[in-house]
Amino acid sequence: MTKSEHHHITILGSTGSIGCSTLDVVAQLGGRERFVVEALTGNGNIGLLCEQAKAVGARLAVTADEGRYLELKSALAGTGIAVAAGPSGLQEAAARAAEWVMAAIVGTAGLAPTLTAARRGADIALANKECLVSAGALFVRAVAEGGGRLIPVDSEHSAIFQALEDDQRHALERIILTASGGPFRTWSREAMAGVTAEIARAHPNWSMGLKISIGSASMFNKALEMIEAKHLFDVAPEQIEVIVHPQSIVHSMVGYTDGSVLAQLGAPDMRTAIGYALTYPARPALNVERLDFAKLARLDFEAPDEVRFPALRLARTALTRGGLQGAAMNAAEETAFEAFIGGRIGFLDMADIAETVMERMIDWPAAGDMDDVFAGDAAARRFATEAIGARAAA
Ligand SMILES: NC(=O)C1=CN([C@@H]2O[C@H](COP(=O)(O)OP(=O)(O)OC[C@H]3O[C@@H](n4cnc5c(N)ncnc54)[C@H](OP(=O)(O)O)[C@@H]3O)[C@@H](O)[C@H]2O)C=CC1
Ligand SMILES: CC(=O)[C@@H](O)[C@H](O)COP(=O)(O)O
Ligand SMILES: [Mn+2]
Repeated sequence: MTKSEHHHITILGSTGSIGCSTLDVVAQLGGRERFVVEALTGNGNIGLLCEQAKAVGARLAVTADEGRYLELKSALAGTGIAVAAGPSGLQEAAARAAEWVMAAIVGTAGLAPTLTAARRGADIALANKECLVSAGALFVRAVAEGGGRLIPVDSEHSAIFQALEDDQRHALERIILTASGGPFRTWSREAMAGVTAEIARAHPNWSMGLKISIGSASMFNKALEMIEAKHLFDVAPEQIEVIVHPQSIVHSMVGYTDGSVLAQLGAPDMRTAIGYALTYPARPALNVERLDFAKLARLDFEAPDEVRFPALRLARTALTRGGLQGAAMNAAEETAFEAFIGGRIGFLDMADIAETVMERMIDWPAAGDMDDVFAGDAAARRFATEAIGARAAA
């Protein structure tokens, strides 16, 4: 991509944490001089969506919330920006002719539009790990059949992608995912039992959306990332390790058969991974913090504790069992997360609910097509809702 060349892009989830960082990177790399923004999508934050769409001259702005269509339409009246809403609006955004699509909607809600973009051959910059946890190999295949590239954005997977050269794949021995350990890294289970969402959302190093922040605290985020790594890098479960690294400076590592370990390091700022995905295989010049190793002084590592953080054990179980266990764990955790932030269950209940649902779905065979994935996801949500109800009634 040369500087004068227009690059057509779409950002699914532009109003979120990743979406805003993506727009910052786009601005740093030339903004409207260099990029044509085909579509931006958001959900409830109509004010920010309009501001973003006007700033970049987006061709289409979409809210996922059908009930907000008229509000969006009147806010953008006279700007020439087309508007749409709801699931069909998201599909319209994904179907537009952008060569590069940032998948940054939170949760399984991102799967259908990301699939549409993948099937028409767009390069997919994947922040939405839920696509891979739910749909796994089917999603990878959809991108490959569409002809686009699947470029990881999640910081750990971007790090691995950067440290894993294609011509060295034969020597790949293990993937070492780093985990901050979240705000409760040193807490006992008894102490975690009573925490509120306000406390759990305070990540020690990263500024992120609510769902992933709570997932970092329960280590469900790392659980999702273990499954994400399996599908992105086509490795066996036993090749995936997790190491707690409280500073979040080493974003992840690749171990090779000669004993070498290659790591990618950087400040905890998603703009580096986003910039890499946007310009891949080039590396852009970005205005982000540089590491000062003398100031850092030390980097720490510790073994993860699967008793205090059972999500890690559940991910290992899902990886070993296969079938629809990834989709079950993901949908159950998403449902339990909503119940936790709504004050209906406690922090530790989230893992119990996910485990209950995984056990109920232990015999569900691997998905043959995307309909099976959506059916499995819906069933897991039903089972999780039942388990939440039973817990609340007890
Ligand atoms: N934040 C981070 O640093 C990282 C995030 N990720 C992953 O990236 C994804 C996005 O995370 P993050 O940016 O933190 O999340 P945010 O909650 O900050 O943003 C989510 C985005 O999705 C939109 N959205 C919410 N619900 C729906 C829905 N039902 N349908 C369509 N759109 C919806 C939101 O719209 P609105 O705000 O208008 O309501 C917003 O644009 C997640 O999958 C996360 O795991 C991965 C690595 C790092
Ligand atoms: C920025 C990013 O990719 C997040 O997934 C972040 O790494 C969360 O950190 P932990 O889940 O390790 O706390
Ligand atoms: Mn991550």
